[in-house]
Amino acid sequence: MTAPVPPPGEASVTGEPTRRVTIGILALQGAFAEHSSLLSKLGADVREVRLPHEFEGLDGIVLPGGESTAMALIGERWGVFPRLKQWVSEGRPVWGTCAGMILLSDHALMQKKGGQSLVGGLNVEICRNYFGAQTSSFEVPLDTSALETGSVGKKDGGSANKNPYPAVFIRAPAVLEAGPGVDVLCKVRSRPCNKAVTVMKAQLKQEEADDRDDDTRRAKRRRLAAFFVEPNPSTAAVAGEGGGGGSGASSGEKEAPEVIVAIRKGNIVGTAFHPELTNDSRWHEYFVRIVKEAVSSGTGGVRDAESPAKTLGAAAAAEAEVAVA
Ligand SMILES: NC(=O)CC[C@H](N)C(=O)O
Repeated sequence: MTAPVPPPGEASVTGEPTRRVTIGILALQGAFAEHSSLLSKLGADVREVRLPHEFEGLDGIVLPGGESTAMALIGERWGVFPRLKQWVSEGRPVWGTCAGMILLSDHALMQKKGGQSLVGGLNVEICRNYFGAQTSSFEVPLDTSALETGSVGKKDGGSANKNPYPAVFIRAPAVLEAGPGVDVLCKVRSRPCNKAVTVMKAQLKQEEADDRDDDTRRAKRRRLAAFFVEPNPSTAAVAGEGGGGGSGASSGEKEAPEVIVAIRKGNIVGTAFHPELTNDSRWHEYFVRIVKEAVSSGTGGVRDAESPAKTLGAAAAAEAEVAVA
């Protein structure tokens, strides 16, 4: 007896999709060409996407690094943002790198004056340019064992950093708080840049002025205060304007706070760094795997029943919209 042949795009008997997956790269601005070439090498059909109708037939989408404010302006003007929001709300695979991760966050600090549109979908609070300006760009070895184990802290076999990933950070954001259901994949130790400190301190002040003194608020204040560790003058900064380093940081950097730089929620992945600027294709392989699994299972992914206001606190939601220079 022969096994039934599943319809195109559905699971074969081995669980693999019966066709190549098609991945779109949002090509409004930024480093989209580099993503294309890596994904093509991995056997995906790759298409540049600039307009809403170009989402037709895609299995996954990459939002590249670049300038999130420019992408937001063009994306709104060309009608691609509403389509992206729909895509995300359907739980379909999407990966944002650097500016792309900013666009996928529900709340972003350090927005340009006047604010900027976000696609949203990840119930996280992010800080744009956390590590500083372009001149504070850096590369750091990242422990990527969570790509196998699911999230930081769930290590099996202690394979941490045996084969660290060379992560390139350019005017990168950091995740300050990850809401329920968000898996943390990678962290680095680094203090926020001076501008980020100013913005975060202002936020803490507002938090402290808030009469409501419940557990959520107290936790938020503690979390914010932990970012303002005074640098140890005897140690040199190694990563970003505020200094820091990867999970392999030397002893003197221990006092810098840990920030989250890679996350996943269902089929949504966010990385603060630029995997398209290295020859190491582990992150692209990871995303292709997610896309293939979504195609095979025909699932859209995890839906978040919690509203952003519930997960991060209504005050946080309001404050995140305060525009800064
Ligand atoms: N390399 C990048 O993608 C930088 C992102 C940029 N800081 C922004 O806010 O959009």
